Amino acid sequence: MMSETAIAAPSPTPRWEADPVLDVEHLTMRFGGLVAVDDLSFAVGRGDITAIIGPNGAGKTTVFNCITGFYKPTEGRLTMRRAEGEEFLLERMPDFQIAARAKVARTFQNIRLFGGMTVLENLMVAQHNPLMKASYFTFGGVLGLSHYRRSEKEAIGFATSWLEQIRLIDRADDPAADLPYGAQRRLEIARAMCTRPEILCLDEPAAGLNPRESAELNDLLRLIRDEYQTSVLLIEHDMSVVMEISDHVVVLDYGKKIADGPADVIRNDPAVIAAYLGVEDDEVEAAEEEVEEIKEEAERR
Ligand SMILES: Nc1ncnc2c1ncn2[C@@H]1O[C@H](COP(=O)(O)OP(=O)(O)OP(=O)(O)O)[C@@H](O)[C@H]1O
Repeated sequence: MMSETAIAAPSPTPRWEADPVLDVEHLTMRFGGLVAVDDLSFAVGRGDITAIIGPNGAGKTTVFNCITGFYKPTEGRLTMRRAEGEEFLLERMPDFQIAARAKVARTFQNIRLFGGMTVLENLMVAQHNPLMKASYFTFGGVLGLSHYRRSEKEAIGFATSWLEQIRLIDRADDPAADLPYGAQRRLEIARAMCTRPEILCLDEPAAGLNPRESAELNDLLRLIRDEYQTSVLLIEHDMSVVMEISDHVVVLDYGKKIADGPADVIRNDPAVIAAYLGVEDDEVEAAEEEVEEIKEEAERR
């Protein structure tokens, strides 16, 4: 006979706990007397889209700079776990090795393409490391060895497939600087993907995009997660991007973590709403109503 009280099914362990590709533990970054990141711990799930959000100056870019080796953290441990089992302590590695060996790629708040190179060349440069190895550090390329020629053909094929996916194949031979802004953003993401990363870190990828371009960005990030099994870690202010595509959201305020969970839980968290709107605790209710109105307005549009 069935028990009268239904036993609630245990909620599944989130991927960032069950299979983290990156573990950030007790990360602290001080600049003189300023604590930009303060004892921060969170995990990035393998194959998840994880967003770091928070008001201006919360410490988001500093976290990225620590993960990608631009800054050496004052304290803390950053463990990258590659799919084939290798582990890397990123805080001990120089930035070029973080990219080449740990397979962490990034883009910046301001676009950093090689403007004078063609669109295709930007994607070929990103494959420089494997091509250099294939050319036995130049000699094979100069002598035209078949092994090098095959690798070069593969690199062109990979770059071309990315240009098709971001709909820039017709602009392959144009200088990157001639592309419209939204297209440059897509190209920058494709260039980072050409390094075949396991984590792609994107610093405000939707900044300056119009609503149509933002929607295209969402599709591109889903493609990267679903088709390439690449974990995505992004900093973003555009909540339509964050809430629509993120599997996991980490919220910072004054360098500390104030919330961490699935997007649908985070969007209704009073502490997050208060931090975002810069309100005191007793004003949270009014702020929540304001947020509801904004959401309804966005849904109507
Ligand atoms: N190199 C640095 N030297 C001194 N202070 C810094 C440095 N980098 C960042 N900071 C300070 O650390 C704090 C966090 O900055 P950070 O850029 O990480 O915030 P953020 O959340 O990315 O902000 P935003 O959303 O405006 O980009 C800020 O007070 C900033 O002024």
